[in-house]
Amino acid sequence: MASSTLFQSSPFSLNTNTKPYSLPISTKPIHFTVKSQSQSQPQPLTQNNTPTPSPSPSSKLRRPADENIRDEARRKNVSQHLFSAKYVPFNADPSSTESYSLDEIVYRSQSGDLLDVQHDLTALKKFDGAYWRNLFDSRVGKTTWPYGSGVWSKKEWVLPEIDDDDIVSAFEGNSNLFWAERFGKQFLGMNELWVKHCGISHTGSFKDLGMTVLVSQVNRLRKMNRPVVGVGCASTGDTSAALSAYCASAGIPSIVFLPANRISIAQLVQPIANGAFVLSIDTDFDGCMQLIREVTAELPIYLANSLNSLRLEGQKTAAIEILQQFDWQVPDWVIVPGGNLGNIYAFYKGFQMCKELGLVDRIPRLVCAQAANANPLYLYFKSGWKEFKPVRAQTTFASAIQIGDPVSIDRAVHALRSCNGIVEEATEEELMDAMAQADSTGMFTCPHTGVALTALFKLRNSGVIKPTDRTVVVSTAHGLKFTQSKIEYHSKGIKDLACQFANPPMQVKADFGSVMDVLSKYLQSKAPRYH
Ligand SMILES: Cc1ncc(COP(=O)(O)O)c(C=O)c1O
Ligand SMILES: N[C@@H](CCOP(=O)(O)O)C(=O)O
Repeated sequence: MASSTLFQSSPFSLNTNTKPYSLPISTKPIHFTVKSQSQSQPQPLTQNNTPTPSPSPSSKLRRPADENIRDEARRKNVSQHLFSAKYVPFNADPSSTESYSLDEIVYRSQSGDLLDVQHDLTALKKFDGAYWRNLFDSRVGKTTWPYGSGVWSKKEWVLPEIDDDDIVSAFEGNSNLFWAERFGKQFLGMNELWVKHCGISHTGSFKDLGMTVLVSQVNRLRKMNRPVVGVGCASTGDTSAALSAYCASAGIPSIVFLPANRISIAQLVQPIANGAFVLSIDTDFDGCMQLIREVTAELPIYLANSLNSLRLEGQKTAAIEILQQFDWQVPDWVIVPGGNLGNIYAFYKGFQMCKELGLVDRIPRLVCAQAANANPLYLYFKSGWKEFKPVRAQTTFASAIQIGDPVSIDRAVHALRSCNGIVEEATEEELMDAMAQADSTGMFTCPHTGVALTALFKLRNSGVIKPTDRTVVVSTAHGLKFTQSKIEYHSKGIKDLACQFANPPMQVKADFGSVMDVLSKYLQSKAPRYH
């Protein structure tokens, strides 16, 4: 990308030109079996089966001074398993009996397919929709361990059997569902446009939601003396930031494979600061992903990418949270930017569970938005789901979704087909303009959110999304992680882009007259016109 003349770009870069690894490849998944431990968990059932949330919001009595929130959770825990979950092959034939305990280290089914975490829905259905709504609502905004987290406030639906003590959480989730009033009205003629700010979070992206689950499970496995020395991922910048933060918090080594010179400086510095072992590899994300899969098949490094279905259990809570924030009313559309394609499935799964368990009576239509420079799902959708071909992803300002061979392609297709979903794409100009327009109405969005907003523009223009449709755009990362792209845009320093919404700073001489001149011109241009 062109560098700016108005702003100094940082000279910080990390390109160690590391030689690619060439370890022998094992295609067999590693399976370890452990006996299931008796874990404690809150007991939500009351004698008369009334929906009294448990644990009840703490009484007015303060905790003893020498007790912290973990100790308190331990004291209040009732040791009884009501709910459980296991790995099963994704979309398996109903006759399949293949399944694995979540305490096994397994990422693929026997036939090499993706896995899914399957909950015991029969047990969950013993409680009605009102019960779950009340339970989840009762936990929002508290500091009770671990329910103060937006993810763990849905613990029974996430990792029901984990001991509260093993949970590694930064009280992630509960992110703002922002009413984009001015953006919606001014640019789209919409009254009900909402932005789910998943990027306003601990490490600045939605990845925290899945990572708290994965690292908690690793914490549990390590306490069981399982052979997990470290946790590793390939990343376009956000997964690595989340992984390294949660691992650092639990004292677990993290290893991250980054495509050299393809992620933002702000993202790069996150794992460095959190003490991860950072490999900058001279390949793209898909190359890093291939390498981490090979490495984790050989070494005692647990795989943290969303190929590992545990991650999606945390990510799906963003969907539940959206319903909760609308007081359990269902929006018409939810638009999600897609790269490795775990998240679009996670959203579908969260909505679908709410429907199946009676919290709502329908699910929204999902839109997955891709950068035109990295659009394998879009091409597949356009072919009428006939033929999937990975692509070589080209450079895009939406660098976190520069992915050509998404691991969760099958999950994404299942999700989109099941909800009559749509796939859209955004060119570089479209996504940067949309990001700038959103910012001009008071947001500070990332380029990936620009991709999702472009999809919204296109679907509004074609009339697919109606002006009255309640629509949620998922903002996946914090804009502060992508300031360089904004600097280039507002400097009009991008080749082949008009940057029509650029707002560069004006250079003014340090004298009163010059300042007054530019200010009076500016005020005239902004004065309300009276007819
Ligand atoms: C900021 C951001 N947005 C969107 C995505 C896409 O999510 P997914 O890979 O689950 O499709 C990613 C990661 O890929 C991301 O980091
Ligand atoms: N955008 C991601 C890409 C990897 O996705 P994952 O969900 O499979 O970990 C990143 O930030 O690394």
